[in-house]
Amino acid sequence: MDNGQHKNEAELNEYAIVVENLITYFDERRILDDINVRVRKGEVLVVLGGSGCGKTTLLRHLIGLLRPKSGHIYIKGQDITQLEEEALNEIRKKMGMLFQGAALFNSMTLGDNVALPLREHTKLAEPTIKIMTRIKLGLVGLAGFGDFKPAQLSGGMKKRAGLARALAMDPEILFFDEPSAGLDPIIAAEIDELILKLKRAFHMTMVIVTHELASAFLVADRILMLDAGQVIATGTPGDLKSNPNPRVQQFLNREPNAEVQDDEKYLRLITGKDV
Ligand SMILES: Nc1ncnc2c1ncn2[C@@H]1O[C@H](COP(=O)(O)OP(=O)(O)OP(=O)(O)O)[C@@H](O)[C@H]1O
Repeated sequence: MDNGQHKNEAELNEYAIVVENLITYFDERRILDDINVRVRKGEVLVVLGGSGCGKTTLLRHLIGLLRPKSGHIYIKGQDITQLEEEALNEIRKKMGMLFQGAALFNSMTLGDNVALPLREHTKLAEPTIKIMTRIKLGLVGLAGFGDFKPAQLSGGMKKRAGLARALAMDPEILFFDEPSAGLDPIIAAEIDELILKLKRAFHMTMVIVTHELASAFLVADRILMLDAGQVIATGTPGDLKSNPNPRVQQFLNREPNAEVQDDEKYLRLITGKDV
């Protein structure tokens, strides 16, 4: 390691992301509890886990939106937990992010939404930006929709437009927060196909947060499973299926928590009253 801020050359070449001993609190609650994970260049890592286990919080740390209480996050060898905002912004230019709600600007056309990062972060001439925008929209199957406003699109199309914008700067790492949330199964499968297409075509490093099992098993090279802020399993989809941890198997088999199966007990739990 070089002055505590960089990983050594060999690790830098192999891994796009290295997370070491990441601990985070919200108020008194420990939300991420000693997370360690390495994402190889070109690898698709899916972060899987139930509601509230800390998936989105982990993602927000990886893109530098949150700072941990302790631990390190090396992106391309640089510890982003130690960086000032300006240096962080430089690194973020190499990252694309597809947020849950696609986060498009409703007042702008799709073309302008996709062009936005190029206009903000590059000095490219407008005709070049127009061409690049068209290429990105074509890549996600939205060729010809550049003049549409987000309100004129279906949920799946909005997600794809958000993806086109995430791809605008040709990122080396792409982050997805629940890419299929709120979509019907057929449209969700189209998004999975798109992810696979990007993986094949560009060999891009991707981190995908989801609780959709089918999607996770389809797109992942490796899966990281979180439970109550801790990593309870990592491995290939095959490794996960044969993992003996009962919590892993409970999640994979979609078994409810035993205590919630008792309706009366559950009502007492949420109302605080006897029923
Ligand atoms: N800004 C915040 N302030 C306080 N607590 C928070 C904040 N953001 C998240 N939490 C809490 O941290 C825990 C982890 O939340 P997180 O959103 O990371 O979970 P998740 O696994 O992504 O869940 P979901 O699948 O429901 O989106 C939850 O208990 C949540 O209530």
